[in-house]
Amino acid sequence: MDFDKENVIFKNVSTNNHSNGTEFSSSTTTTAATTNTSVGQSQFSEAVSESSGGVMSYSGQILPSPNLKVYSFADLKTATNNFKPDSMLGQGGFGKVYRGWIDSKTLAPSKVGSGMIVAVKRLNSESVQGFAEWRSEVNFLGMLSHPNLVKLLGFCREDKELLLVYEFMPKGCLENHLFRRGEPFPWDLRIKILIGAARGLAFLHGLQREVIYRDFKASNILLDSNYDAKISDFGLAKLGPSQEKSHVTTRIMGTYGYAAPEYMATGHLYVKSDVYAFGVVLLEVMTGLRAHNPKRPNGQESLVDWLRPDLVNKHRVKHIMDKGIIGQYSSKVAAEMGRITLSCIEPDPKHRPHMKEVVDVLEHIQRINVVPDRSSTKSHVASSSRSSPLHYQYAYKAGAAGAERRRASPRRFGVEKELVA
Ligand SMILES: Nc1ncnc2c1ncn2[C@@H]1O[C@H](COP(=O)(O)OP(=O)(O)OP(=O)(O)O)[C@@H](O)[C@H]1O
Repeated sequence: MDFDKENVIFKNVSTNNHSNGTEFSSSTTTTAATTNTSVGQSQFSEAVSESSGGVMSYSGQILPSPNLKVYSFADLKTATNNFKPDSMLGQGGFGKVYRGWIDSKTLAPSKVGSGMIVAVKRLNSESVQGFAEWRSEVNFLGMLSHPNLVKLLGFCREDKELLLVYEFMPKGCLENHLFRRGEPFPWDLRIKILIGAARGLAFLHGLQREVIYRDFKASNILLDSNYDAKISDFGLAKLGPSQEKSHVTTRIMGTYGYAAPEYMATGHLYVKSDVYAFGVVLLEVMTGLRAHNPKRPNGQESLVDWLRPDLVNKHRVKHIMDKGIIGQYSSKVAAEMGRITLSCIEPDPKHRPHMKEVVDVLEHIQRINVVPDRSSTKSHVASSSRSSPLHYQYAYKAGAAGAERRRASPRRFGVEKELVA
């Protein structure tokens, strides 16, 4: 894929499923000026939009052409006040994210404090994976538009510098709210966020040529000022299998605790692998505990392995719920959450639901949550640890959800060896 400073050249996505990230074959190239890019309908968009079926589901769409601003490195230095450390919003596996400022009409960089705030991700350009992630992000987020996907506004590639400019999500990511110190994150916001994120995934899976997101986790669910969820980070996304195949085979990459067992074992990737990861996030949201925590005692490191047996029994589900939010959800809600979570983390991908069904179930759960008296929350919290089963005694006596709020984010992994189907 060739880019230069003034012009961006998009090449088309191939259907080769045997290399990492979004793949490209050389055919049509289209140039775009430094203002907004203007590219023709690529094979990528054709692949995901062939015939119109599913394209508009949940009010999303495949854009006829990417509408991304091309920035110079100097532009983004200006916008971020020279990447000042105190403007850093966060850091991921492949780079740092800074607060920046641009003109809201022209999207041109502006001085700090004027115009609108954006998030500028500066990728670690030394790593091959950094480039692959950047390219994948530009190609997927440049073409897809949905209320539950974060909006990519522009990008920069100059010498070794690779940057992405996104709409700013003022409430940060779900991970920070779920595992932060202090007040536990309220249940009604948790369920609202889950519904939004589920709609985003359902949109990707409902496209004519499915998109497998591959890295679904709490830190990739960003929140706007209204706590509406938007999925970010398409660095590992893949086009789903072509019609005659059930899966794509790829390198095993992702984040510990979220990756589906079939993917970890074989490298076979299905849309249902995303459903598994969604189930893991459901479990994190229910319990306030991280998907993977090597500091938990033996047998408890993996949240799914540890708590799956409790999801099977509706009477035990309530004991695994985050003790900080007792009184904010009904026991029926806890039982229903247990059921949908269990089905999402089914070992066999065929037995997992489609994301559209998950959306329906979560919307139902949101509707049926009637809680009589929230003022009783505190006394429940105080008494709950005494009534918990033995293996939770460690967790909740020590205030497990609270303790996990002080721990570091899950680690990403990537096995460089490519697996063969
Ligand atoms: N558009 C945005 N608006 C506001 N904050 C953002 C935005 N994008 C990212 N951030 C912040 O920057 C942090 C790092 O984001 P990034 O996508 O680089 O990594 P990550 O998802 O946390 O980790 P990983 O690289 O392992 O996927 C996020 O957790 C979030 O707090």
